Amino acid sequence: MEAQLLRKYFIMGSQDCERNPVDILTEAAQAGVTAFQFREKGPGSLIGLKKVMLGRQLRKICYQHSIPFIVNDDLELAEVLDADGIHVGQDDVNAEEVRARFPDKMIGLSISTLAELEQSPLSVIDYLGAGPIFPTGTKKDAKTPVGTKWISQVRKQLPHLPLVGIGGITTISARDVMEAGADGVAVISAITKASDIQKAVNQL
Ligand SMILES: Cc1ncc(COP(=O)(O)OP(=O)(O)O)c(N)n1
Ligand SMILES: Cc1nc(C(=O)O)sc1CCOP(=O)(O)O
Ligand SMILES: [Mg+2]
Repeated sequence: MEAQLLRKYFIMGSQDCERNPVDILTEAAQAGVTAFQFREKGPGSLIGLKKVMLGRQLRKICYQHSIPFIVNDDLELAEVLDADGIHVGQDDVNAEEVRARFPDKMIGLSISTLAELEQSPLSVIDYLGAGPIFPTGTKKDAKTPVGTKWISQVRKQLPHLPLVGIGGITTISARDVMEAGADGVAVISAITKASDIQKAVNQL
């Protein structure tokens, strides 16, 4: 995959939104986010048919704007929505199983420690999500923040694997994450909570 696609990676589910998620993604897409992850998860999130129906609407927006549509965790949903990719963490389905099921989809994997990095099947994945870089209020079970140093460490070990930082990244701190060697920043609240989404995406 092209690392440039990770540059402004927007993640969202309805639980993150104080207004219609369709409007939020439309504004973010128009403003220039480069990838989108549908992460319908945590308190207040939709399940079943409602989750699928929202996913269909969001998938369509990504299609219309030529933005890769990535599904978090849920392989069935990725199939149903014809997603471009899937993001899995250390406690999710093993990336090798994901690759066996989806030979052509983009696969992202979360890593927070050197041990995780060493044990990960890097040959089957397309990019790494490294974090949480900073404290985040969005994911209640987030690990201890690892700082931008983690980005520099991973980049040193893997100069060519596409790498995105995640966790507590703001329009101000995004620069530090990029300067540490990331190809992009993955954000939820920096966009969903922005009063002006176009401005926030431009600043990122
Ligand atoms: C780009 C990106 N990086 C990391 C994560 C976190 O994945 P995970 O650790 O599986 O946690 P959940 O998001 O599933 O709660 C991500 N989703 N995206
Ligand atoms: C979904 C997610 N994963 C994380 C990780 O560290 O793996 S942090 C996180 C939440 C990111 O939201 P915000 O940009 O609002 O901090
Ligand atoms: Mg996960």
